[in-house]
Amino acid sequence: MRIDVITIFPEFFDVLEVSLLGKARGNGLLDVRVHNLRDFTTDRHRTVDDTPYGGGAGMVMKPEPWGLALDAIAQEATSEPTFVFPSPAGERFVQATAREWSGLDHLVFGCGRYEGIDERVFTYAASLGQVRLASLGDYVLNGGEVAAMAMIEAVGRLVPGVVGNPESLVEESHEDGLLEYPSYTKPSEWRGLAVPDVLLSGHHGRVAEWRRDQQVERTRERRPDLLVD
Ligand SMILES: O=C(OCc1ccccc1)c1cn[nH]c1
Repeated sequence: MRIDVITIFPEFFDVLEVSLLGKARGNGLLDVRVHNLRDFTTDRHRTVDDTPYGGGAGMVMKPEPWGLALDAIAQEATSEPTFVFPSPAGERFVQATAREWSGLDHLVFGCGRYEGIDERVFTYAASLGQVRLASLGDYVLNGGEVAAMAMIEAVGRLVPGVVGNPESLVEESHEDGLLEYPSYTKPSEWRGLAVPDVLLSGHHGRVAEWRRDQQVERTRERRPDLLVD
């Protein structure tokens, strides 16, 4: 999978070199390229924002630099990209979204700042590929970089070969619509706290039943919204 990121803070994504995704980049599973939006400006001050038409506080990201950046990426794309713009006004990004996107050939993350990006950029991007405005949750960040990083990790780890043991991707929170069961490891007694006996019983059937019960109980307790059909 190829992933492009357009941002005014390219150094923010240096961390992708060291994380799990760094190895995937090394062995060619993920091809991540970060672009500085300011490299696509034409003025001396490398301006990326301006005042909003219609008035109001804050600044809006100018369309021109975005158009040049999207064109540069689309030109060297070998398959139709999916353009993802993290936004508080986007559709909810959930595990199913990550799974869907992990099968794509080319993702382009456009990181907005300020009050957002000129709306015409999304319209123009739709002439180059699929466009998704995606929200991590109902809160506002200063820019799309943190959200893009989270989405890149959630998607990248599902790309076949990126995570060593694919088994570990199956029993995860939200994969089966329920929260994950509690986990324990040695020692069996720690600071007066014991591991549930069933997990020490070696009785796999009972362990599976206990884990499922824990998933349902925790989901009902913490995320009843996940239980409605
Ligand atoms: O704040 C977010 O995106 C950054 C952003 C993008 C455009 C303008 C302002 C801020 C966000 C919140 N949930 N998911 C994403």
